[in-house]
Amino acid sequence: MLCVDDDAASRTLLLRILEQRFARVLAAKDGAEGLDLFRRHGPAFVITDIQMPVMDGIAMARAIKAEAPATHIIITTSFGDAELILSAVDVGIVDYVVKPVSAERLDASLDKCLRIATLERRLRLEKVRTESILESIGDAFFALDKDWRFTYVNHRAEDHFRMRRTELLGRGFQEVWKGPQDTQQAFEEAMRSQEKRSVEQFSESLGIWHEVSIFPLDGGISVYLRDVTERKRHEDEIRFLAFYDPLTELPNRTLLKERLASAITRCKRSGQRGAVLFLDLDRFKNINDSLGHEVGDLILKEVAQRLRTTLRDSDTVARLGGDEFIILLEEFSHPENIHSITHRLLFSLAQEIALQGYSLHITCSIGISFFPTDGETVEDLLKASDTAMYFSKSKGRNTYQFYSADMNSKTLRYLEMENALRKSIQNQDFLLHFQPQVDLRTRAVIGFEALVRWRHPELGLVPPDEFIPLAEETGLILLLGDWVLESACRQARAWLDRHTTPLHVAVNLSSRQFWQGDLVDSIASGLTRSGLPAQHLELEITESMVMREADVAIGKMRELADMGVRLSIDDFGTGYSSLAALRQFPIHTLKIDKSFVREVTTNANDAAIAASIVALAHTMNLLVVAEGIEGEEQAAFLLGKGCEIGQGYLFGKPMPSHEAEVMLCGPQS
Ligand SMILES: Nc1nc2c(ncn2[C@@H]2O[C@@H]3COP(=O)(O)O[C@H]4[C@@H](O)[C@H](n5cnc6c(=O)[nH]c(N)nc65)O[C@@H]4COP(=O)(O)O[C@H]3[C@H]2O)c(=O)[nH]1
Repeated sequence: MLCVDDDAASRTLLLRILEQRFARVLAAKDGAEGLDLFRRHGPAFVITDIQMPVMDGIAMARAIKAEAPATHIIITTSFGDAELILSAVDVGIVDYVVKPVSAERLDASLDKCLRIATLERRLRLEKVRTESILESIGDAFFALDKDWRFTYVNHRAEDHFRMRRTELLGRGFQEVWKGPQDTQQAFEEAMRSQEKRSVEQFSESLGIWHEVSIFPLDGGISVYLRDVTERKRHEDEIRFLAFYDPLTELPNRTLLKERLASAITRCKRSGQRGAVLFLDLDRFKNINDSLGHEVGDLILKEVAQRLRTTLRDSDTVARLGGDEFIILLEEFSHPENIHSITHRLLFSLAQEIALQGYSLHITCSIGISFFPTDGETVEDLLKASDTAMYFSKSKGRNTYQFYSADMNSKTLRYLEMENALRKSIQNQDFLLHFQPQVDLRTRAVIGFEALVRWRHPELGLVPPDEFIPLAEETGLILLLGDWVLESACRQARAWLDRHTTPLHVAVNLSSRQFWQGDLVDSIASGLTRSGLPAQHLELEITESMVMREADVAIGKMRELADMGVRLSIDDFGTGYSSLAALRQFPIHTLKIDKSFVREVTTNANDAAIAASIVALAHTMNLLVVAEGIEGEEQAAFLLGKGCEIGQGYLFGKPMPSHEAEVMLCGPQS
């Protein structure tokens, strides 16, 4: 504490009071001496008279405040020195005490002074703390006064503006701000309304997302710029996972549904049409199972890429999951263009995929529905194109089908049949009918063709044309085929045991049985289990079945022929024939298809075809069976052309085994 007074008595009085409260009290007799003591000792409190020689109290106070603004100064003055008091207040004194100074009044003033000092110290501490926080935070922070001038800038803000604090303080905000328009607007609103605002902005130049929080501050504003790039990236990732398939990066089901819904609305408004293509890869499961999921995934990615590049950017290609993709085509004015688009897709996918040393060929089946004609809701349209895709598969794959309303009932029937067929295979609800094959010259029965029938719980006996394709499609044919083969062999064995006729039994093989099952093994075990010698079994295969990969087929056929099994080509003439391949087939018999036999006596073409098949067979040392003979003229004609064996209603319809056995006992046999 420094006490300055030119009057010795007053000084002594003051010192006495002050020394009771302060540990150390310095005394000076005028302003100059006081200032000198102040400079040397730097006391926190000063009490001074105003009117003094050499330097008055106000001049001294001004000098002290200029050097140490935090110093607390009290003046003592005579009553009525109002002007002096006012100028002292301007200098920044804390209080004044009227002379003669009483102990109570001085105590009260000192209390006030100490309270203010404590408060100021606290404020200073608070300020330091706040500043250290503002400096240590990772966010840029700055404050602007009501005239848009910088009043505070932390070091992050320096980085942000790429300017030093000293350059920024006092400078106008508009001179340095280069942010986007809507952030600028938020600043103006906060300044005007003195209410909090916050916006998110992306800074192109820094590649950073900022959350900008603006608070009102003393007529101006304070601003935090928080770097939220990481959070944004995370949000983007979450959004990506919610709307995109991570493997192919195509839109997923959720996003597809959103886009389809808005496409439907747009098309309704514009009166144009859109299309939903449901695309399913053919036999993808086989690839996945045999080559592994890793290769499967690579294929899916490649497929996604091909679909994308085949279509326009504005078209949506989505992955529903598994090997199912959806393509959404919008507002095309010529719906017939869909043909060329679909062909392009099929072509693009059919190109070889070379992966990890494998050369793969992928095909797909596509179902197409149009909106709004085939449905006006997302669900209806997806269902319609799914149904059409299903039909496309049943048409033999690598093709496309347009949805039609009657497909729904067909699909339902198909699904019901599949379930029933599955159950029937477990329960063995099948039986064999046998159709005799006769020597055309003697009419003696020389064998039977075994034809399967399904004993359907509700529909009764179902003919094979109605369920063999389904059994093929679902793979159930492998189980069914084994059952047919073994049952036919057992029946033939039983007839051989009871009759002397040297007969054979002919069994139809389906394409899937031929190519997929362990054909040779299952035939061998069927023969062993039934005890039928191989030469009594004839296997009927079709040309189209074996022409696909003739070389491999010939290998399989040779193995069968080597076992002693007879092979015949069924439906000969109806498919694509390669005489060169036919020559190499180790076959025994050609069967003239019933479509040529039907009008063989009335249609010159059919007659010529039948005659040339017989001639061809003979040059190749093959037997010929004509099937579908219903009348004597047909039989006579074919016999006349040299055909040895006949099959058809004329000689007997397919019949249960006990009826067939009766024929073996008949006069001709
Ligand atoms: N209009 C007429 N038709 C006659 C005449 N004679 C025989 N048919 C019919 O012609 C079909 C001959 O069998 P497919 O050509 O091998 O044709 C068979 C065969 O491809 C297939 N199939 C039958 N059983 C089996 C089997 O066990 N396995 C396999 N994979 N396919 C079978 O189903 C097809 C149809 O068999 P089904 O309905 O039994 O029909 C039989 C038979 O009933 C005739 O004089 N006139």
